[in-house]
Amino acid sequence: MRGVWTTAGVREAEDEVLARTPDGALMQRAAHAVARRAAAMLTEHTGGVSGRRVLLVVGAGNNGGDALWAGAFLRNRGVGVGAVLLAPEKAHAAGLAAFRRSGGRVVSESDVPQWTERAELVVDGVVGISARGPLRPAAADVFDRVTAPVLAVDLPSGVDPDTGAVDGPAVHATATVTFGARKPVHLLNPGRCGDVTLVDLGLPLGAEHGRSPELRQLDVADVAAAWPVPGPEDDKYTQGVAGIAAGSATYPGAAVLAAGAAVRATSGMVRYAGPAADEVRSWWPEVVATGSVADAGRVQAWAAGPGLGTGRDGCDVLAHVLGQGVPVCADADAITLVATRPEVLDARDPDTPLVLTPHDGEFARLTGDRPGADRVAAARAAARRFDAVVLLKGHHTLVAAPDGRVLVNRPRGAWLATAGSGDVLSGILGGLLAAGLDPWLAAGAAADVHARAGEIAAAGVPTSASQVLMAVPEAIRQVRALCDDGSSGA
Ligand SMILES: NC(=O)C1=CN([C@@H]2O[C@H](COP(=O)(O)OP(=O)(O)OC[C@H]3O[C@@H](n4cnc5c(N)ncnc54)[C@H](O)[C@@H]3O)[C@@H](O)[C@H]2O)[C@@H](O)CC1
Ligand SMILES: Nc1ncnc2c1ncn2[C@@H]1O[C@H](COP(=O)(O)OP(=O)(O)O)[C@@H](O)[C@H]1O
Ligand SMILES: [K+]
Repeated sequence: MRGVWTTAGVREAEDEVLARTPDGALMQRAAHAVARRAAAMLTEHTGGVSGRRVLLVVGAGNNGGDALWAGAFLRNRGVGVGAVLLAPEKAHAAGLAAFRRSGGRVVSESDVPQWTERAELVVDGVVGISARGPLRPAAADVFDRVTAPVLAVDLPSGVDPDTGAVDGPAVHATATVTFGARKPVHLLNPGRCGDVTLVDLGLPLGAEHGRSPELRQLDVADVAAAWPVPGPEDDKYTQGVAGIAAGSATYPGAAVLAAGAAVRATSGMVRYAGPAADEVRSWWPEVVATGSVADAGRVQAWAAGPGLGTGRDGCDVLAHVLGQGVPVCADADAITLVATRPEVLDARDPDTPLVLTPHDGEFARLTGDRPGADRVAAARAAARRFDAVVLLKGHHTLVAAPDGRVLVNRPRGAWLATAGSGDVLSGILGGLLAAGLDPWLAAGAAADVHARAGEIAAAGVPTSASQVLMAVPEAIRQVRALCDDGSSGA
């Protein structure tokens, strides 16, 4: 599992290291890595390094200092380097001196168009972890002219380091070199960061240093290790029976998708209870289907809500499953029911896990507000408020636990934005909860396999929820194979 720390945490850890490191040593290490990456990008895009032209865009702080030192290192490799100083009087003094010594040129305002046109690479050293808000006009004007690849120092300027939000002009980087630890922006807005390289600065981060990560991301090995695999002693019951309470006369499809996803994601047994029993049986003969949750038989977890309806009947079904003392994934109409009839939660045994899986609209119904720019904070607050794991859907699915832990899922394209794909996610999650996984991990693993299934089903062209569901076994196979290969970060 990869950890990601907030900028405040990184700064604190950096200060500890700075106090016992010679002046400038960390910056030069950081800058050296930027120069190495810049040289590799020049080679990739132009076939060489010496004689190429690089433009640095330099802000008022240490991020600009990194860029200036990197420029000096590039000069030593025969690169023509110019620097636009956005705040000349505040430019990092030692960096600027080194840059000038190396023969680097400070670019005057009138020369900016010529440099942006001729530069083969642009280094964004405007702001790093002290960034607030979008690019200011002077920096935005420079980047408006840039057509060359951009290498961001630490993070793309103008993008919020802790939320990944973009609220005005911001850099779109081809690649980013970051230092010490990944920051939330790298996970929450990877499209703006491009290819991210992490330079180890030996920062004291981690539980052993009293600094817990702000965000975590599951590695493929975590998903593979969590996914239930039957052992020699197992039978269909010991692996956990998943119950699906979904669908209505109007929406039988949601029941078919959710039940099918549970069947394909896990190997034990799936029960279905509701008005779509005939449809579910005809699609999935292995599902034990009944008309009502009251006579469904024992299950180890329920996935409830898709197509359930938001009237009295749906409410009774939700109250029933919440009262069974087993984990419940409440999705779609079940979320609306929790929002409109909060007393339904009274049926819940407070010790049994609840997972809520809202999209933004359902989140607004549930909490009164849409998630806003800081989705991590929003998901975390909702998890605390409902004492539930909250899986907030979107391009990056977030999974927040009531104790504050947040997982961010790695998106694999946007093909999952198709009707019914959420029903598939509910079914997968129901299966994992029934197998006894920790609900936070279950939600993260389900989101990972769901995203993989979406990518496999689409293979670059539009797909459908049914196809995503059919691709679930292939996604699980991919996870298990990647893990066996030792490609644990994929
Ligand atoms: N502290 C350390 O140990 C290290 C820091 N390093 C670099 O230092 C950076 C942090 O440096 P600083 O804390 O000096 O600050 P930054 O360089 O991130 O920002 C400089 C100043 O820019 C201004 N600013 C904020 N938002 C702005 C915006 N939207 N537009 C224009 N100006 C804005 C602020 O006044 C801020 O203080 C890191 O991101 C990294 O690049 C590296 O050299 C590695 C070591
Ligand atoms: N732009 C996107 N990129 C990646 N995944 C997306 C995107 N939009 C939606 N998804 C995913 O697709 C699923 C949609 O679920 P949901 O909104 O409940 O749809 P439905 O109710 O039609 O099943 C969620 O898992 C969500 O994370
Ligand atoms: K930057």
